[in-house]
Amino acid sequence: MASAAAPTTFSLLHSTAASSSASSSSSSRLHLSSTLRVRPLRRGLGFAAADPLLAATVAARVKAVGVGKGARGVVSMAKKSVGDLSGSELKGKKVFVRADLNVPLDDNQNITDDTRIRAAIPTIKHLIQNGAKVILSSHLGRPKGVTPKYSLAPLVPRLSELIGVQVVKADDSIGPEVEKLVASLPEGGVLLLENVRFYKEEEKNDPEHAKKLASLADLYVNDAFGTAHRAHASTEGVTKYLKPSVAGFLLQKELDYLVGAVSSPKRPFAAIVGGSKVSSKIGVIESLLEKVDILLLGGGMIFTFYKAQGLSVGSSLVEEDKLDLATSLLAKAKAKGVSLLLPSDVVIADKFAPDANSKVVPASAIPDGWMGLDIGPDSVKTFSEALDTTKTIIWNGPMGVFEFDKFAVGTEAIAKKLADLSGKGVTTIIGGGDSVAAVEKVGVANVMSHISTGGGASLELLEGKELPGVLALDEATPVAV
Ligand SMILES: Nc1ncnc2c1ncn2[C@@H]1O[C@H](COP(=O)(O)OP(=O)(O)OP(=O)(O)O)[C@@H](O)[C@H]1O
Ligand SMILES: O=C(O)[C@H](O)COP(=O)(O)O
Repeated sequence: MASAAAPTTFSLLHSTAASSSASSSSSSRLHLSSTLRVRPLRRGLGFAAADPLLAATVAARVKAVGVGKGARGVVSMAKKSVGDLSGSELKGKKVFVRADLNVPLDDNQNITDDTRIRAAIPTIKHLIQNGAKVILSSHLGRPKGVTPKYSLAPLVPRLSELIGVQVVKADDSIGPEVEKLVASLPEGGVLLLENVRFYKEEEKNDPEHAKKLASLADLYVNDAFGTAHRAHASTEGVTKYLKPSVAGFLLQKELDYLVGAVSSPKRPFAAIVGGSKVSSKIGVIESLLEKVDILLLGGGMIFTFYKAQGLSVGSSLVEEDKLDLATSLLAKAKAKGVSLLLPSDVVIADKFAPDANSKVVPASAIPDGWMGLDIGPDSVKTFSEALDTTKTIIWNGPMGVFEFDKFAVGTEAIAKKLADLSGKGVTTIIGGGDSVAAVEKVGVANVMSHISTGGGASLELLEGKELPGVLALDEATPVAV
């Protein structure tokens, strides 16, 4: 454990050996297609197989086809995409599209953020332009049984406007009335089913229920990235009864960035991890330590790291049972040659409130009775300088309590920095949840390379977990190389 006088910026610069190993691994990733005979498919979801995170997602598939690192010939680890289906495979076909239209609604049932609806449109438009009959489904919220305030009805006007076709709304997601509406659906028509979570069988992934949903259609497209970490009837169960079962364009794009770009990044590659607690980000930090060159930590979790280093943290958020973990993460970063930066100064408050008194202090000088709620200006400067050296950045979790304007400065500064670097050709990926909200608040969402539509799903992917909604989809046709 470091003494109280230890520097509060924990920076472990690469050793020569570490740097050279990072660059050689980078170059082997860049040339993966030729060296390992694994290549992304033209329109499928193919990624480099040598990477641990990717391996976690596709290992089972690699095993299944009996090829892997160093194998010659054919390797397919890609999922079939809706773009891989021919016009004749779509024309006149009833296509069950699972989207994540779980958008926020205000008390008057107005949509307050339509990002997820807009993100679902390319797949729907592609299908109707090819003469398919679209049976669109989604959940909204976490209803327990039929709950009118969680009906998908308020989404119909915006969906119709964005698709350019009047969407028909069913009052149920299965049953004779729905079957009648499906039967009368014209080519290029869109039928929106009612909230699939009105049935408890949905979340239980009940096979009989999945069969009923599947019986409505001829084939399946999963574009619900935000729900791909759930093995539910409409995300996983239906794939057993509908062939082909393929990925939509949004799902494909999310995987391209959150698996593809993170597995084979342009280097130097930095991750920024913030948010409230280290316990909720352990998996992400450990997984990212395997692949990044620079790791910047912010948010409430930094105080557990400070305390682990022997610093006093006042009444800041600390997870006492995670002090050893924080110490071991710092050691792991050092062992891996990752440059890990903790903020050198913080904005402290005398209470957890938007109108709290505040001041900036070095991270080593947080007085009793005060709590850190944001990173300070020196930290923003140091973080910005570190980010200036990078070519790929992934960000998950805010730098402070950005919901309070007074403590949103650090988060907003990082958002602006990423926007600036994005304009200079750096790949910037925002991993979902509150970091996306922060980027949107600053108004720079449109300049980032990728903004994930999934909170929990993006976190699980970054942790290297398999997403059942993705695993269940058909493999793309193997490509000989
Ligand atoms: N210094 C701090 N003290 C207490 N809470 C903090 C601090 N810094 C950030 N937070 C809080 O952390 C929360 C976000 O943490 P979280 O881990 O949920 O981030 P996220 O991963 O971006 O979001 P999500 O979980 O929705 O994907 C915010 O509500 C923010 O107010
Ligand atoms: O908002 C989300 O993260 C997704 O829509 C998934 O919702 P859930 O956490 O209720 O499954």
